[in-house]
Amino acid sequence: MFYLPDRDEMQEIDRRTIKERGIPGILLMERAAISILEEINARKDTVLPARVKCLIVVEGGNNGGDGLALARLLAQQGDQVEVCYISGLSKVSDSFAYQLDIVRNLGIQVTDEISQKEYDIIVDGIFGVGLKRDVAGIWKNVIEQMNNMPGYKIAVDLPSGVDATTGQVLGTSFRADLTVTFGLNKRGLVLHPGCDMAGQVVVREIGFSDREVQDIAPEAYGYDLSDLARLPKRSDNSNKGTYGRAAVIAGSADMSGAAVFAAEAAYRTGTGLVKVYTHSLNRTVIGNRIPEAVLMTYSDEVEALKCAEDAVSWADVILVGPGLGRSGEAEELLRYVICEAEQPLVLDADALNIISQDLELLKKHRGEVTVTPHLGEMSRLTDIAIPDIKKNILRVCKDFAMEYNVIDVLKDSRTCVSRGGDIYINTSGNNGMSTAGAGDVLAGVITGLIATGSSPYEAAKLGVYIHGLAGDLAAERMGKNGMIARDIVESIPMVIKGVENEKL
Ligand SMILES: NC(=O)C1=CN([C@@H]2O[C@H](COP(=O)(O)OP(=O)(O)OC[C@H]3O[C@@H](n4cnc5c(N)ncnc54)[C@H](OP(=O)(O)O)[C@@H]3O)[C@@H](O)[C@H]2O)[C@@H](O)CC1
Ligand SMILES: [K+]
Repeated sequence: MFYLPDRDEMQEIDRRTIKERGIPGILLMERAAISILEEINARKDTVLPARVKCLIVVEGGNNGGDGLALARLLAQQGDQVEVCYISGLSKVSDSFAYQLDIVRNLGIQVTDEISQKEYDIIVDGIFGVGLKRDVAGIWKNVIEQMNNMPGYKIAVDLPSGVDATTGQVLGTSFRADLTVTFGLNKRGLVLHPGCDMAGQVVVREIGFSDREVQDIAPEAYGYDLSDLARLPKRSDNSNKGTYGRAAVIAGSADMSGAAVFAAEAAYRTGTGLVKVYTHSLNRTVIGNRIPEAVLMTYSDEVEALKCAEDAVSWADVILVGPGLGRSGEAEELLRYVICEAEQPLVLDADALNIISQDLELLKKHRGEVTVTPHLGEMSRLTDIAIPDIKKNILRVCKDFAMEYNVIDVLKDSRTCVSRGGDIYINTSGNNGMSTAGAGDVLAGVITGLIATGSSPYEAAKLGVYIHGLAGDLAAERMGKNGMIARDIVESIPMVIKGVENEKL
C-alpha cells in the first residue's frame, strides 16, 4: 500500500519533518537534487548523451531551490548547465536565496529569459506542491516555450501547472518525459490529466520522517503487488462450501454474455459455488459456456420473485445487474433483494440504472452494499455532468458513498473506491480494458472475493486492483487493441497464481 497525499497533506509532512523532527529543509533539498542527478546519470548513454547540455528553469520557491541545487551538482560533475530564473515573484524562499548565491558564486550562467539554443535536457523547477492557482502571464509563456523546445523534459517533484490534489491542469502545464517526485507519490500525478503531463514518475526517498507520514496518514492510497497478500488464504482442510456461495442475478432475454463473464470471474477468483439466476432464454447458452455454474431461470415476474427468494436464502453474497435489462422482472428481482437480503450485495450496471429512477431504494438495504457505476451511471445517479465528475472524481465518489452508506467503486481510467472515509485510487490496468464486458468481469471478481472471505470494502479495492492486473496480463498476451473481456477473465488465475508461487 502506498499513500497518495494531496497538496495540504504533503506540505504538512514537509513542515512537520522540518519543524518537529528538526531535519533542515536544505538537507531535504540536497537529497532531492541528488536524486534527480542520479536519475539523469542512469539515463546517460541510453536516452541521454554521456555529457549533457542542460537548461534549468526556476522560480523563487523551494521547487526552484531544488532546481538550483541540481544545477550545481551537474556543473560539478562536468555537465554544461544554464539556469533561467523567471523572477516574477515578489518574495523568494530562504532556501532558494541560499542556493542562488551558491550558483552565482560558482559562475553558473543565470539568465532571465530562455535562449533559443538547443539542450539535451530541460528541467522544470518553476512550481511544485506550492502551486495554488491558474498559471498565467509570464509563467504561462515560459512553460509553453519549454514545451515547444526539443530535448528530454524533467519535472522537479511535479510538472508546473499540475494541481497536486486533483491532477487538473491549472491554466497550462509543463509536459514532462520524467517526473522525479519526492518522498511519496502525489494524487495529482496518478489522476488524469496530471499523469499524462508527468510522463514516467519516479518516487525518490529524500528523508521525510516516516512517523509524520504515519501520523498524517493521507486520505488516498493505492495498492502494489505486496497487497495481493490480502487475498483470503485457502486451507488444506476445506471443501467447496468453504469458499462461499455467490448468487449472480444477471442477463436478460437473449443477453447472456454479461452473466457468463460475471459468473466465470467469480469462479476464477476462487469462489466455491456460483449460481446464476437469469432469463429462461439464456439457459442453453449459459449452461454450455459455463457448466460449472448452477442455473435457475425465470420467464415472468412470479418466477423472477422465486429466483430472488432462492438467492436471498441460499447465497453468501449476491451480485445483481450485469446485462439484467430494465424489465418488470428485473425491477422485481432487484427490489426484493435490496429490501430482504442481509448478506453483502454488489449492484452493477442495470441494477444502478433502475435505482437511478428511485434512489430511495438504495437506502433500504440492511447488509453492506457495493455499487460499481461507470461515469455515465454515476452521472445518472447524482445528476452531475460527466465532465464535472471527472474533474472531482474522488470527492464525488466519497460523497455518494457517505450519503447512501455504500461502498462506491467509481469506474474510470483511475477507478476509485470509498465508503465515505479514506479513498483507494487504482493504478493497475490499461486502456485495452475499455471493451464490452470488462465491467461484468469486475463485478464478478468483487463478488467472488466477498464469497471467499474478504470484507466487502477489501474485496472492492482488491478486486479493482486484481482486475487491472489481469487486464495488464491480457494486454501483454493479446495487445491492447485486440484484447477482449474473455482475455481478462482468463488472466485472473495467472495473477492469483503469481501470489501463490510467491507464497505471500
Ligand atoms: N520545504 C522544503 O524545504 C522542501 C521543499 N521541496 C521542494 O519544494 C517544493 C515546494 O516548495 P514551495 O512550498 O516553496 O512551493 P513552490 O511549488 O516552489 O511554489 C511556491 C511559490 O509559487 C507561487 N505560486 C503558486 N502558484 C502560482 C501561480 N499560479 N502563479 C504564480 N505564482 C504562483 C507562490 O506564491 P504565493 O501563492 O505564496 O503568493 C510561491 O511563491 C516541492 O514541490 C519540492 O520541489 C523539497 O526540496 C524538499 C524540501
Ligand atoms: K516543477
